[in-house]
Amino acid sequence: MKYKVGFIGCGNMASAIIGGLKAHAGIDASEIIAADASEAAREKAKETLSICTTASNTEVSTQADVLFLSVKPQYYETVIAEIQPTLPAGQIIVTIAPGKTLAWLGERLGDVKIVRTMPNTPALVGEGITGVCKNNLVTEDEFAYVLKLLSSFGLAEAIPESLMDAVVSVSGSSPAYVFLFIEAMADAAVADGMPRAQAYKFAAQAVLGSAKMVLETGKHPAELKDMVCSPAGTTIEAVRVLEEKGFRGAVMDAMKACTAKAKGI
Ligand SMILES: NC(=O)C1=CN([C@@H]2O[C@H](COP(=O)(O)OP(=O)(O)OC[C@H]3O[C@@H](n4cnc5c(N)ncnc54)[C@H](O)[C@@H]3O)[C@@H](O)[C@H]2O)C=CC1
Ligand SMILES: O=C(O)[C@@H]1CCC=N1
Repeated sequence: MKYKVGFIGCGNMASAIIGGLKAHAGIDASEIIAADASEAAREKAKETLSICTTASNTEVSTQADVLFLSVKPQYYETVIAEIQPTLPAGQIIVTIAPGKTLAWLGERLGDVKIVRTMPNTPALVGEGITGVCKNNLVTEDEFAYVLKLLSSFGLAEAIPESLMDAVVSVSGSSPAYVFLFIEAMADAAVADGMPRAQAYKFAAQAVLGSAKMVLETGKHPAELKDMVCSPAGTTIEAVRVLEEKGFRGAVMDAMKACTAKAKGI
């Protein structure tokens, strides 16, 4: 096989992954090939990532040691039908779509090595987190190699396949909820008179710093929340209103809907 890593579909997620592979996994641009149906996507990938691109999915499927299926889930069926007869022996297929189980994939791909993953867009800035599971044809060494590739754009953790729909909700989709939260906080700061650009910076840095506190102190989020809430202070007033408005319930309901959708895709 001529390329270490291949991609079918070179949009947002594939570009984020390729950025990590080049920067942190010791994979050179010349060792990566991507196919995309859109000429604009191919041109963008060639210009911004300096990788080899093609309109032919089978040119990629026949030549990559590790093959990412990075099209939207609704295209999986047709893309798999197109490439399945061409797959070389020993190749590892990596999927990044929600809802496509190892059983579903195995029925269509046959007896091939499959690693099922769920990444997220913070991969673009090297701060992704990816849930990963495999079928029984992938050896432990091969799995470790794929985990190393996925660690080039953030954290990558093996999880049981039964948790993959929960991963979609808690990290695959959750950047969107966090962006809504940041946007809402910034809008409120603008309402209080802060210039908009500054408001995004303050809101985003507060989210970044809070996330770091959870990860680095090991303290329970409730304890960290209590540390901010001075008696008769400002924060507890905001917390009271958030509780009144059902903030936590809304987040949990939203995530239940997300998980349910992931199961049904
Ligand atoms: N965007 C996100 O936050 C995340 C996306 N994912 C998954 O990653 C996968 C890709 O999503 P995005 O990168 O966001 O989508 P995207 O739309 O940015 O990229 C998909 C690319 O596939 C190309 N494409 C469509 N049909 C094709 C075909 N038959 N052959 C070759 N190329 C074809 C499109 O032209 C497009 O450039 C999806 O399965 C999505 O569910 C997973 C985690 C997070
Ligand atoms: O919205 C979606 O379906 C994809 C999967 C996880 C994030 N984006």
